[in-house]
Amino acid sequence: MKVKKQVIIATKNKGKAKEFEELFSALNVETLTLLDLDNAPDVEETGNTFEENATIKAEAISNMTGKIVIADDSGLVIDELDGRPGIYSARYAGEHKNDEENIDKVLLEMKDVPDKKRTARFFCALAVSGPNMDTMVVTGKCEGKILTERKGANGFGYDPIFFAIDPGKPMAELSSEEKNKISHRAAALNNLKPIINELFYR
Ligand SMILES: O=P(O)(O)OP(=O)(O)OP(=O)(O)OC[C@H]1O[C@@H](n2cnc3c(O)ncnc32)[C@H](O)[C@@H]1O
Ligand SMILES: [Mg+2]
Repeated sequence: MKVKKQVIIATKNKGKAKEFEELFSALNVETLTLLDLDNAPDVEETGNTFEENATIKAEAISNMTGKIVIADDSGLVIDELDGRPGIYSARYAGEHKNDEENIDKVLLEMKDVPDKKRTARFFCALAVSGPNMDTMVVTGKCEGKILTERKGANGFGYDPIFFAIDPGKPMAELSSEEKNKISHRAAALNNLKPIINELFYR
């Protein structure tokens, strides 16, 4: 019997977990996340960049499990807000991490900003860490604009207020298949593909 390859994703975010499951199933790899483990720690994100935070999360969980682990640190970068919410995307409206409150805060801050100044991008850093390797980081992004109100019911996080330039639609109106073609997460994972197979034979 062929054993399916498995990888641990160091996330507690259900939206990310679902996307990784979909993205990796196309590569015939099964994903486990911290939501599947009983007492996974909350790793503090003390870095100053997405890359640093992804590294911190991947190394913490890899050290704990002794396995190869991938961590995702991502967020929304808005030009008019000097890059905010950026690495603070999850806790923009407070440490309790509420997507709806985060969106409300962004909409309020962007209230009087004209269309051509509403440019933004989703950014994703993926770090891979394992027992016999140096941690490796790849990144991906997805360009867009901040909508003036919520649109669509798909996706998670800030998707309802993000208009994706490619394919020219609100992110939350894309099916998961469509989002997985153009997202920052898919772009980053694509940069990991050259080494994915190699990872399983370390
Ligand atoms: O750290 P983990 O456990 O992975 O989960 P998290 O939700 O705290 O994840 P981050 O620290 O990376 O913060 C990411 C933030 O950016 C948002 N975000 C990331 N990717 C997104 C996407 O594809 N669509 C919408 N929002 C996204 C997400 O909702 C969070 O608020
Ligand atoms: Mg986090």
